[in-house]
Amino acid sequence: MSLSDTVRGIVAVDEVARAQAVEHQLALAKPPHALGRLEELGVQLAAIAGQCPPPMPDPARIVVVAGDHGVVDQEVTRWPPALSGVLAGTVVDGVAGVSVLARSAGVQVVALDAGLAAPVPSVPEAVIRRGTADFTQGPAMTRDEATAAVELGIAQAELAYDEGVRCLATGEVGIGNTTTAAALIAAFTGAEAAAVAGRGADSPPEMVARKVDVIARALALHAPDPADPIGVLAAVGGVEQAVLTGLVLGAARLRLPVLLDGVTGVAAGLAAVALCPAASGYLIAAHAGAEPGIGVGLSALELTPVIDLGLALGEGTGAALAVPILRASVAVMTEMATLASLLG
Ligand SMILES: O=C(O)c1ccc[n+]([C@@H]2O[C@H](COP(=O)([O-])O)[C@@H](O)[C@H]2O)c1
Ligand SMILES: Cc1cc2nc[nH]c2cc1C
Repeated sequence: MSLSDTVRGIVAVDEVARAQAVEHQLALAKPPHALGRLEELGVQLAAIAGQCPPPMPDPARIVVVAGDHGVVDQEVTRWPPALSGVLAGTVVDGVAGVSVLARSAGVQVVALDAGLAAPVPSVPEAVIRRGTADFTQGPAMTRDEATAAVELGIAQAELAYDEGVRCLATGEVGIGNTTTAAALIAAFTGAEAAAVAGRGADSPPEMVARKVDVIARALALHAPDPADPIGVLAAVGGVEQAVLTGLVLGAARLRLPVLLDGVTGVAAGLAAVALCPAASGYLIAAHAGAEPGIGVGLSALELTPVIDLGLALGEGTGAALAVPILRASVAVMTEMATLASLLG
C-alpha cells in the first residue's frame, strides 16, 4: 500500500477497549496497580487490538534493515563501513546478538539489505540505494528514495501480517547509523546536537565531539522542517530509518503493536508519528539504552521503555528481550483470578 493510503488507513487505538482493560486490571486478584508497568502494557495491547483481554503478541518478528551511511566520511565511527554487510550476514546465519536473543525468546528475525554499499550474497535485498550520500555535503538521499524506502517498510509490515505475524519490531545494522539516527532525533524534537550524539559502537570522546559538530553542521545546512518528515528523512536520514518508519506505519495500519529498538528505532518512531500522529498509540519502546538520543526521542514520544539493561548494540536486541514481558502482560489479563471470584 502507498504511504498516503497507509496514513489514511491508520485509526487511533481503541479507547473503549483501553477503558475495559483498565477496569479488568482493577478487578484482578491483586492490590490496584500492583503489577506496575505490566498492567500498563496489557492495557496498551488491549487498546491496540481493540479487544480485552488482548491477544498474545505472537508470532513476533524483528525486521533487521541493513544500510550504509555516507556520513562515515566525516570519521564519526571507529568501524570500517564494510562491517555493515558482514553483520547483516551474521543475522542471516543466525549468529548475531539479535539472532541469539530472539531465538531464546521465541521471536522471528528477518534481514533485509535496503541500502548496503555492496551486496552480500546471503542477504535478501530490496535496494533503495547503495549507501547514502554524506549529509554534511548535501541531502543523504532524494525525496523519492525516502518515500520508496518508507513504502518498502510498509510492504514488510504487510508481508509479515500475511504470514501471521502479530507483533513487529525494528532492527538494523549499519556502520555510522547512530550519527544518522541522532541527527533525525534532533531534527524532529528540536534538541541540540550535543543532547543526542552518543558513543554509538564505542566511539572515543573526541569522536563523540566530532559527531556533535557533524550533526550541528548538517542541521544548519539543511534546516530540516519537522512538518515535512519525508524532507527530514531525505536530508539527514538513512535507508534503515526510512524503511523502519514504514514498518511502524504499516504496523499501525494493521493494528499491530510495534517495538522500537535502539536509537534508530526511536528515530523511525518519531518520523512515523510526524507523518501520522494517530500511529503513536501502537508504539512500544523496547528499551532504554546508552545512546542519549533514545531518551530525548522517547520523551518527545511520551514513551516509557519496557526494559533497561544498558544495551548499546542495536540490531533489535532490546526488542527481542521485551517480547516475553509483553507476553507476560497478556497472560496476566487472560489467566489471573479476579478478586470477586475469590471473595464471592
Ligand atoms: O541503536 C543503538 O542504540 C545502537 C547503539 C550502539 C551501536 N549500535 C549499532 O552499531 C552500529 C552503529 O554504530 P556507529 O558507532 O558506527 O554509529 C550499527 O550497526 C548499530 O546497529 C546501535
Ligand atoms: C561488532 C559490532 C557488532 C554490531 N552489531 C550491530 N552493530 C554493530 C557494530 C559492531 C562494531
